[in-house]
Amino acid sequence: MILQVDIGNSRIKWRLRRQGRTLESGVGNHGDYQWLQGLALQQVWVSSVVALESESLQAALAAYGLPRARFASAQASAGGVVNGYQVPATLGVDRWLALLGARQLSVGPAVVVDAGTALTVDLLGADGRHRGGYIAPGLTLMQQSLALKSQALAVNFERRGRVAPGDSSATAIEAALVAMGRGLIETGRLSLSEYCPADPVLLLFTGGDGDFWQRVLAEGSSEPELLFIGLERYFTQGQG
Ligand SMILES: Nc1ncnc2c1ncn2[C@@H]1O[C@H](COP(=O)(O)OP(=O)(O)O)[C@@H](O)[C@H]1O
Ligand SMILES: CC(C)(COP(=O)(O)O)[C@@H](O)C(=O)NCCC(=O)O
Ligand SMILES: [K+]
Repeated sequence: MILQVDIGNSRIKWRLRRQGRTLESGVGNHGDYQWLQGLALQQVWVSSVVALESESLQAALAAYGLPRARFASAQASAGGVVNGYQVPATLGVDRWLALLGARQLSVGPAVVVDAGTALTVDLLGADGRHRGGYIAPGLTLMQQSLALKSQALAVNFERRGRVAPGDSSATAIEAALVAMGRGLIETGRLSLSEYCPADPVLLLFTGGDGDFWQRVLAEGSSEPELLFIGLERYFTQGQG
């Protein structure tokens, strides 16, 4: 059995795989590894963007007598994808794996939206070249930043995805955040289409708010497992 783990800045996602099938999956908090207890594992494959949490996972695996984790990292090129960063290793591994996953799903141009703690938008050309990307605060982080400096703005909103001008603090904030996120994703699509004007661009959404942004854009596809598809590719192509 292979354990695949995605350590993000907010949460830890995992799934257990055997012969290309998912047997179990879960979501947990940083520092909580009780769910490891009793698992029978051959390998542990990890994407982590939180160095301290990588160490905690490694320690928990050792404590439960489980195999050591192997950590993916961003490569200059692999799986038909060429990393567009000046220093490829500095691209977040989660973004790299999502790009590998996207290439598995489609060979056309794609905009990969990973809506987690941060909202990242990465451009992938039909030739497999990563044409760079964008990093913005995610939905929750944007909301928190307003609440941090103004008590009047510490209001929850419903996340209905509306952009019509608000008639209350909650709807005004939601409309603005939706407009900003939508604008960023559309800017990404526009930049990418300059490389391939004739091809339709596929929007792929993943991360905790992936469904939300897919509904806002009302096109493309929500792929909650995109990072794991890339992680599996990473460790089965002999580059791990
Ligand atoms: N049950 C949940 N707990 C926490 N965040 C959630 C939950 N459901 C949706 N979200 C949204 O998902 C975002 C985190 O997405 P996630 O992909 O888990 O982040 P990361 O990969 O950075 O850990 C949060 O900012 C929040 O808006
Ligand atoms: C941009 C990120 C913080 C996103 O993390 P997440 O929201 O998924 O927790 C992560 O991909 C990261 O730490 N990247 C390294 C810097 C970069 O990609 O340029
Ligand atoms: K992200």
